[in-house]
Amino acid sequence: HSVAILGAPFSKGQKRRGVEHGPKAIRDAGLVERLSNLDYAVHDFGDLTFKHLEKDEHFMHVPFPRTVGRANQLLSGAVSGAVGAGHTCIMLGGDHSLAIGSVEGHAQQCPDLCLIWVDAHADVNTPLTSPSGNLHGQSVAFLLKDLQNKMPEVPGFSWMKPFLSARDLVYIGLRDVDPGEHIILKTLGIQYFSMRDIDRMGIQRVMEVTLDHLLARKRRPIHLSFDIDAFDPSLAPATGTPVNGGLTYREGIYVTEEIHNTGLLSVMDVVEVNPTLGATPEALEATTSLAVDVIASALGQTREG
Ligand SMILES: N[C@](CCCC[B-](O)(O)O)(CCN1CCC(O)CC1)C(=O)O
Ligand SMILES: [Mn+2]
Ligand SMILES: [Mn+2]
Ligand SMILES: [Mn+2]
Repeated sequence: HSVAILGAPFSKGQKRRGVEHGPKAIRDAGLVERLSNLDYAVHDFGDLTFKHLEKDEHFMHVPFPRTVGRANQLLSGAVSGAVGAGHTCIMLGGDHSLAIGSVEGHAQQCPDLCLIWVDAHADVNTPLTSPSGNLHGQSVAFLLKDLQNKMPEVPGFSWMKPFLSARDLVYIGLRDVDPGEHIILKTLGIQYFSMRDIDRMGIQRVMEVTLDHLLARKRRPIHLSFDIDAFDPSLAPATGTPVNGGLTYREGIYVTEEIHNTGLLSVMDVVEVNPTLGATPEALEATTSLAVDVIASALGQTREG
């Protein structure tokens, strides 16, 4: 088994500086050692180099569309290459706009992939519904075929077209969904498990229904896009859009254990770790070691030895 680590030091999908330092902070928390101890051949491809484009005017109220689009075009090629070479790929963000390129590149190799989005947020705003304009809150809208007629042509994204069906996506951890996103979730009939659903059903039942929904008809590669802000801010404080009432440590680990046990994990994104937002060194360390723990758990580290 081999794992490719891809660092994506990128922050232009949102406005807060610092999330571009996420990859280094997660590596510094011992990621490579932890994965090597799991008997993986670890190939650290290092960090991608993203060019900041000079002329990159807003599109509507969306900042840096061409820079974000170009970064994702680059990332798409890198993820496609890593998956094509037979690696399980770990993409370290960087903000969540990077999922556009990560999932697109994965789909180039695995067109039948399914997507599990673990996040406090749905990230499914279109430029027309987004309250902030920030592309890290719009990633899923760029992926969904079912939203094609609702998406304007955003400069910088002409290299790709939507490919994902709404039925091939499940959300876990939602607790801060914008009005326009709620309408999209309901209209498209997207399967989601909010924190309320987790309170009612328990994480074991949520994972049972999630994996049945995605895999019962046909087993296929899983893309896990994990936003660290899915966790309760008491566990992952160093992140840009914290929301109270998040996943416990045990819930997050259970999610990744169950995904590992399918044997189908192909690409995992871990995004939105912003080292500059940790109020203390301990807060930063808590956030980065949590990121390493969920990656290790997704790759087979068990609590039972
Ligand atoms: N939905 C938000 C947050 C996106 C977060 C992206 B991430 O990758 O971290 O999941 C806006 C959320 N909300 C808008 C109203 C405010 O009062 C609170 C934040 C948006 O800006 O689209
Ligand atoms: Mn997100
Ligand atoms: Mn989020
Ligand atoms: Mn964020």
